Amino acid sequence: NILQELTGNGKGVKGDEKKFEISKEGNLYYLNDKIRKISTYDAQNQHENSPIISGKLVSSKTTTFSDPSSVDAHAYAERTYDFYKKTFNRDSYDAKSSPIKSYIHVGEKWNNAAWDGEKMLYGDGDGKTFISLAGALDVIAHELTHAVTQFTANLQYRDEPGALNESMSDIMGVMIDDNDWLIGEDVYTPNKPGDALRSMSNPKKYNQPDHYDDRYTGYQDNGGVHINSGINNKAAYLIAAGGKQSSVTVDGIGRVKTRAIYYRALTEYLTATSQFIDMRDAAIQSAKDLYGANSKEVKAVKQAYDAVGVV
Ligand SMILES: Cc1cccc(C(=O)O)c1OC(=O)C1CC1
Ligand SMILES: [Zn+2]
Repeated sequence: NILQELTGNGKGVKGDEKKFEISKEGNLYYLNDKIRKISTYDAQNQHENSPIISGKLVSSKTTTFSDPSSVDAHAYAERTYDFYKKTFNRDSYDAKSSPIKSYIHVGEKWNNAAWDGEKMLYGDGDGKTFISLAGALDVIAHELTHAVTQFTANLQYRDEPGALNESMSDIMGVMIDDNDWLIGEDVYTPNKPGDALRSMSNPKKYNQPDHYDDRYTGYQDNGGVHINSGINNKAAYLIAAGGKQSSVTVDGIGRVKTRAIYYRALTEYLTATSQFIDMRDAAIQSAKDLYGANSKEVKAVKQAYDAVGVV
């Protein structure tokens, strides 16, 4: 690449040392990765609903950056960009190498993270429910996947399409983190080790359904987008890891094939109003495209959606 690489370093939210791409302008260094077009801003506690969240590009007098939230937001955005490029040959969230902007210190003790349609927002947490939400790779991959979804299937953010939108973000979140089936565990309840915001292997542990017959049909949470995502999350877990549920046994096919199936379903078959049944069909068709009509991968997908009651 014609750009001269410049490496910055700093400690993340969990105190771990990280390295990342920065740029120098004048006598200051900035969290601006000109190779991947990733830049990280400090929202300086502006309210998350303020119409235009402005921010100050994070800078430092040296190549060492001292704000742990900025270090993780920047480094994990690079990790997520690289994952999509290497795994799916996707260049940024819109596949057109659009710039990725992250804002940290959004709101006051905001227990939230979001993709607001054009940028990523991270709260600092209140120190009890969450610590800085930029401190978890699966959170950042979750948020950036909302952007991928917006530029592909564009699943509506309510009811069943919304639960699928949420599930896609959880699936890619655990796939990039690649060593567990938990969501947000690194930044959730610092005083309660070992718990998580959600579990894909056991959604019920955190009050999500794992079967379609137990879906939430009320109006909270945009029609339960963070509740019913547990149903599709369990299906994805079963496809990858295998297992038994509602007297259906699934022979797992592994994480690599599973994420390939879901990425293809998201980018080739799902639409803004896809329901759970359409997710089943899209995953089956994607597995057929990738592995053949009578493959064990197709069988695993059918078994998994049978097991979660989407038939
Ligand atoms: C913490 C939080 C609250 C509300 C919405 C989201 C959201 O992005 O849907 C959210 O972030 C997550 O779910 C990330 C994965 C842990
Ligand atoms: Zn989400």
